[in-house]
Amino acid sequence: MSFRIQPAPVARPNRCQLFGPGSRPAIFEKMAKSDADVINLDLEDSVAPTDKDSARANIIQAIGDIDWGKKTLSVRINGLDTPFWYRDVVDLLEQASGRLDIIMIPKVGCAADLYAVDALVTAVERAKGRTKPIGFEVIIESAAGISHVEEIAAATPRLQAMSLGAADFAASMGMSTTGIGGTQENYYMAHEGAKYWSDPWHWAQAAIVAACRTHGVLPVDGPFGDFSDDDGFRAQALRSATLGMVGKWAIHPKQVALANEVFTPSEAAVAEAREILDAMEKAKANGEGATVYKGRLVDIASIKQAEVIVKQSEMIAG
Ligand SMILES: CC(C)(COP(=O)(O)OP(=O)(O)OC[C@H]1O[C@@H](n2cnc3c(N)ncnc32)[C@H](O)[C@@H]1OP(=O)(O)O)[C@@H](O)C(=O)NCCC(=O)NCCSC(=O)C[C@H](O)C(=O)O
Ligand SMILES: [Mg+2]
Repeated sequence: MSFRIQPAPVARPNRCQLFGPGSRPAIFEKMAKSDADVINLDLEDSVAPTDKDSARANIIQAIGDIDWGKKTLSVRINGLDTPFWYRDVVDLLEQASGRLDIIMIPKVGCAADLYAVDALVTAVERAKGRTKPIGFEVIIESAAGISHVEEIAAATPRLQAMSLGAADFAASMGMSTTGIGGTQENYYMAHEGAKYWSDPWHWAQAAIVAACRTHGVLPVDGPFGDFSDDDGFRAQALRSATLGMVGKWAIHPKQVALANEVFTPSEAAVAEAREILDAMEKAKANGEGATVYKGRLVDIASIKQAEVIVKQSEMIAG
C-alpha cells in the first residue's frame, strides 16, 4: 500500500441517476417524486439546439419551484465543443436557486476541460456570493476521455462522480454498434461450435473505477438504452456493481427500481459481511490475522471488503 491513503468519496447515495430532457418540464415533478437518488435535468443531447434557451429557462425555474426532497440535483450542461456551455454555466449560477447541487460536464477529454469550467464557476460563485460550492460530475464518453481518465479524476476537488457514457463512447471509439450499453451481438468468443459473449464495456468501466477510487470520486455506470429489456439492464448493473461502481443511470422511470435493487446491498450480503467482521474480531482476540468462515479463508483484507458492504448499507439507510 502506498503511504498515501485512498481518499473516501462524498458520502451520499448514488444508486440511480434519473435523466429527463430540460425541454420536457411536464415530467420534472414525476422525476422529483421518483425513488432516484440523483436527478439529472438535461441541457445536452436530449435537447434540440433550437430548444436550448427555453430548456435552460425551464430548468432554472424548476430548481427553485419544485420540492426535490433529499435528492442530489444535477444539471447536465452542454459540451465544451459547443457554443452553449458557457451560457449554461453563467445562467445556472447567476439565476438558479441554491438548491442546485451539481453540474454534469459531458464529453470531458482532459483535465484542462475541468480547469476551464472550474474557473468560470468559481468566478460566478464569487460575483454572486453563492455560499454553497457547486459540485461537478463528468461523463467519460470519448477516446480522449478514457485515455486521460486518471488526470480527469484528479482535476478538481469539485469532482464528485464520473460516469461512463456508452453511446458517445462507442461512437468516439468507432465501435461497430448502435446499442447503448449491454450485450453486443458480435462481441463473442467461439469455442467448439458455441458462442460465449464477452463484455466490451468492461475495460473502460474498470479504468474508470480505478481512476475514481484513486482520487475519491464516485464511479457510476451510464445509460442502458433498451428500456424494455429489464434482464439486460439488471445484468449490466450487476456487472458494474461487481466491478466497484456505485450506481447507474435511468433513462426511463421503470429503470429506477432496477438500479436501486442492484446497488442496495441485500440483507443477506450485509448479514454475511457483519459475520465476517465478527469472525475477524474473534481471530484478532486470539492473536490471529486469518481464520476460516463458512469453509473459506478470511483475513485482514476481508475486513476491508466486508466494511465496503456494511458502510454502503449504513450510508443508504442514512
Ligand atoms: C425515453 C423517453 C423519451 C420515453 O418517454 P415516454 O414516451 O413519455 O415514455 P412512457 O410513455 O413509457 O412514460 C411512462 C410515464 O413515465 C413518465 N416519464 C417518461 N420519462 C420520464 C422520465 N425521464 N422521468 C420521469 N418520468 C418520466 C411519462 O410522462 C409517463 O407518465 P404518465 O403519463 O403519468 O404515466 C423518456 O423517458 C425520456 O425522455 N428519457 C430521458 C432521455 C434523456 O434524458 N436522455 C439523456 C441521457 S442518455 C444520454 O445522453 C447518452 C449518454 O450521454 C451517452 O453518450 O451514453
Ligand atoms: Mg453522451
